[in-house]
Amino acid sequence: MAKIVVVYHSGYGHTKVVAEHVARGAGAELVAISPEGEIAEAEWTALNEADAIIFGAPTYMGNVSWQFKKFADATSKAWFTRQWADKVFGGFTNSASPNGDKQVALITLQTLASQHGGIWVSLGTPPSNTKASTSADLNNLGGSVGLLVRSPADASVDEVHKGDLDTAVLYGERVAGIAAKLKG
Ligand SMILES: Cc1cc2nc3c(=O)[nH]c(=O)nc-3n(C[C@H](O)[C@H](O)[C@H](O)COP(=O)(O)O)c2cc1C
Repeated sequence: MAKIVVVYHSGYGHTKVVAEHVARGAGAELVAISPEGEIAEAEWTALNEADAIIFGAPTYMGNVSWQFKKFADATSKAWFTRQWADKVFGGFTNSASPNGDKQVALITLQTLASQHGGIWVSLGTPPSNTKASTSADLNNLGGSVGLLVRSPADASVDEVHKGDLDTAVLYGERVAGIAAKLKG
């Protein structure tokens, strides 16, 4: 079985709920980036040993939170030795607006994976984009590069959209399935 780690930042808990759903689908260990943008030494070891890493961050001001970016910069230590090359990567972001510039944050995550020489996994779930579609439907935000999630500005952490959370579980399963295939 592939070893998978979901490493994420969440300022107010909404992205944490998403991370938990992705991790459930992937059978992954969860690593939370602290409010200071740090993770523990043992968590760096878990990332170094992982077959697949899934990045998660809220979209703040049109990109990943500064805590996630601090973590991303700290991964340069692994970059110098190509320690994460050929690992499988995925990513997700969550924000208040249907668009909200989530795609910019997602591309930041994809670029980070690419800097490391990783193999990026797309979302793989077709969009629900008919007149009848609602936030309870799979991939109702129409992402393709990775997982997009919407938490309206007045939503509690228990109100993250069902369709997005169901999509999160499927995305975790997809990353795990691909990582397992590549591991052989
Ligand atoms: C500093 C800050 C900047 C934000 N910028 C955006 C943004 O650019 N686009 C958007 O749609 N939502 C934005 N939001 C809303 C958050 O993305 C949204 O509340 C999200 O659910 C927060 O996730 P968290 O609870 O894991 O921190 C912003 C929130 C904060 C606190």
